[in-house]
Amino acid sequence: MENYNIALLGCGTVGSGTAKIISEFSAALSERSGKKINISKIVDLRPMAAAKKAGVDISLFVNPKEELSKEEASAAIKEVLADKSIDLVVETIGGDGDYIKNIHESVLKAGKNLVTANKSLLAKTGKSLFETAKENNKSIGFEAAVCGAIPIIKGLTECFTGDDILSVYGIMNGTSNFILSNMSSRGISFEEALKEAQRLGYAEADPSLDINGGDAANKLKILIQMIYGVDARSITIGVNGIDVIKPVDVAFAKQINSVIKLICYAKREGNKLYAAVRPMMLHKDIFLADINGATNAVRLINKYSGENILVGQGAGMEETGSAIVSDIVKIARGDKQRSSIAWQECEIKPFEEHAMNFNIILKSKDMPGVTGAAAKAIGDENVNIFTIGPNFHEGEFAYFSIVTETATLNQINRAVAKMRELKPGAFEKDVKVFPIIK
Ligand SMILES: NC(=O)C1=CN([C@@H]2O[C@H](COP(=O)(O)OP(=O)(O)OC[C@H]3O[C@@H](n4cnc5c(N)ncnc54)[C@H](OP(=O)(O)O)[C@@H]3O)[C@@H](O)[C@H]2O)C=CC1
Ligand SMILES: N[C@@H](CC=O)C(=O)O
Repeated sequence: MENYNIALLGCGTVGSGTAKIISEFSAALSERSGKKINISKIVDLRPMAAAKKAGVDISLFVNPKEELSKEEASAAIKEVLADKSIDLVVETIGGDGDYIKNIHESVLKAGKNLVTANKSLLAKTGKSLFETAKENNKSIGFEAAVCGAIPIIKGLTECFTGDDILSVYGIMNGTSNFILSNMSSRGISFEEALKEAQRLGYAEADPSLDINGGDAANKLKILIQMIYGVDARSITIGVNGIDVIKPVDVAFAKQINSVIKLICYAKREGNKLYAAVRPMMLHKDIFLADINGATNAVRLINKYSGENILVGQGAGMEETGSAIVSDIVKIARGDKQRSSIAWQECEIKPFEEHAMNFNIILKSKDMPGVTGAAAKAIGDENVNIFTIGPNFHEGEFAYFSIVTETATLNQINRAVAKMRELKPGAFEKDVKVFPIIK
């Protein structure tokens, strides 16, 4: 059987999961790909610890000592790129600076296929990297970059090519979903939940990306590029993370039988696309409301086939490793990994112009006329109020929530400005507006 040689750059959480699966599962992988898949070289800053974590022989590491300097690691990577026997390079170092960008380009220019989980770099380089791959007649596998083990990339490029995807939304960051659901189900603090997510290998090296919505936005940009043809480099979307959510918001969500989730959202209307990453309220009857822990879910609404929901683990060592290995098998088999299913390019419009239902959470002085002013301002914007929930009181303040019928964020923002004019000094700065998905 023909050999298919892999090099692994970065053997941390995802890299070691990848190495473990390839070494444990090699017979099945050979049968599935028709080639004997070998890891022939690994580069990591701490070879000894990485070999132990992945359960692979230290001799596979280039310069197999306790610790490598950055210069030694670069020399080791150069050695990999110069090795003509290597067919495919897996990059699981992470980061989106020039260092990693150059590695991606050099891999392709050296005539090797590339598999990566690096969504931040893919979102930043947009179509350009795929153009380099095309020029060099090589493939880029990036299944692991969006929603870990969920086969959304292959789903799109292989299964939904006969359909017109009208909207895509879902839970695409495991860490933030893990934090929100564990705070709610086990009553642990934000900090405790984040620490646990880091220990389990879900969080990014810089966990602020998980919490501030940046990681989720990178994944959404990759999907928008694939489905709607817009180069990820030119996509600007509003991004809000879970760092703003307070217990009172969770309580108001409960009042309308909903939960708060960090949602990546993109909806096409004609050739206009509305997209955002932000915490949204999901009614408990919706399947996605029940997706907890590091599990991710992607919901596609298609013109011809209707609704499809893909669910699975969005992060973790073996979970993400399995997605990397699936790309290796596909590319080793000779299948081209396609970068897109887009058939026309959409124009991204401000999410503020998109009509949805909203839950507005206001904090005000606990005094007469405040709810009336809020209701009047909303009515003046021609927005119908669906319901006003019972208040929560806190000292001299009251929190109250107003659920609207269909409106745009622009209308809601104008109404909030107007209510401040109607009742000067009554409303606190802290206003939250959650889109509702029913
Ligand atoms: N964790 C997850 O669940 C998921 C992660 N991803 C993505 O996968 C990628 C890797 O993430 P993850 O495995 O979690 O990160 P880790 O930090 O666990 O792994 C990165 C590894 O690369 C090593 N490294 C750093 N710099 C170099 C270098 N110059 N040369 C060689 N090795 C180097 C690190 O060594 P050291 O530790 O000594 O710095 C570490 O062992 C990222 O792009 C991430 O966004 C995607 C999906 C899921
Ligand atoms: N940090 C990411 C890892 C996978 O992409 C997450 O938590 O989803």
